[in-house]
This record gives sequence, C-alpha cells and structure tokens, in this order.
Amino acid sequence: MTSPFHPHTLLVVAAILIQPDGSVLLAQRPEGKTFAGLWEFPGGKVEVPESPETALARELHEELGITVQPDRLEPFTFVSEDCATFHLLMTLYLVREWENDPVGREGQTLAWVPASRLDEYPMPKADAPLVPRIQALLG
Ligand SMILES: Nc1nc2c([nH]c(=O)n2[C@@H]2O[C@H](COP(=O)(O)OP(=O)(O)OP(=O)(O)O)[C@@H](O)[C@H]2O)c(=O)[nH]1
Repeated sequence: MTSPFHPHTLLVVAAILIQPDGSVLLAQRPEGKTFAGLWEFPGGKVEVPESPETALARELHEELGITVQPDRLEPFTFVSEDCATFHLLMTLYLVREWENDPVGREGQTLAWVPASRLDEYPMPKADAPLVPRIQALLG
C-alpha cells in the first residue's frame, strides 16, 4: 500500500515549556551534533509504535529529566520544511505543567527566555515561523 507520507518525511515532536511568568525554555544543541550551537525547543523523533504525545513525554524525560502527562499536552502548531536529505514535519505542543526542574541531561545548555527576546537566540531555519506565533500567544 502507498504511504500517505513522503518516504523521507521525518516526524519530530517538540515542546514549548511555559513558566508562569511567560518565559519559554530553549536548549542549545551541543558540540558534535548537527546544528551545534543553535537553540531549539526540546523534543525529538517519533519512534514506532509511539504516538506523538508519548514520544514527546519520553524525549522530555530523556533530555530534561521532567515528567509530563501525554494527555495534558496542548497542540499548538507545526512546521513543514524541506531539509537537505529529508522533509521535516515538526509538531509543537504547549506544556505548562511538569514534574521536576528541567536540567540538560545530554550536555545542552538551557535558557528560560521571555517571548520578546526569542529572536536573540539563533535557531534552525525551520523554527523561524514559530517565534512570531509564540510572541503573539504570550505577548
Ligand atoms: N527538537 C527539535 N528539533 C528540531 C527543532 N528544529 C529543527 O529543525 N529540528 C530538527 O528536528 C530533528 C530532531 O531530531 P533529534 O533531536 O532526534 O535529532 P538529532 O540530530 O539530535 O538526532 P539523533 O538524536 O539521532 O542524534 C533534527 O533534525 C533537528 O535539527 C526544534 O526546535 N526542536
């Protein structure tokens, strides 16, 4: 049967963690990874047989040591971007509740950033449309 997806479409899930003061969490990709030094929203690839929500809960635990409830993740928006060797489809969720304080468990530097200052942090090209949407949401 023909897949409804392009064979090279990579499904990625990512979280916009929001503190009560409106700041959001960015993680800086460590040396040795593609896009090292750029800032991104924590998350990663969906693996078979995960749902996007369970994949994001797993990634947030692996990367940040936090626990989130998959059914409390709030769908926000997505980006669809041609990359060199694949097509990125990244769905983003708003996360306002989690257990434990986030720590960079994979060598990432973390930063809580007011929405108004997000454009000071260099991000992968696919993330550019997200900044004005988050600023519109959080003011
Ligand atoms: N988590 C996350 N990934 C992003 C963002 N923007 C963006 O282009 N990506 C891309 O989406 C993919 C995420 O998968 P990943 O985090 O598992 O990728 P990775 O390079 O760490 O791969 P690896 O875990 O296999 O080493 C990467 O190609 C990454 O560059 C973002 O804001 N957050």
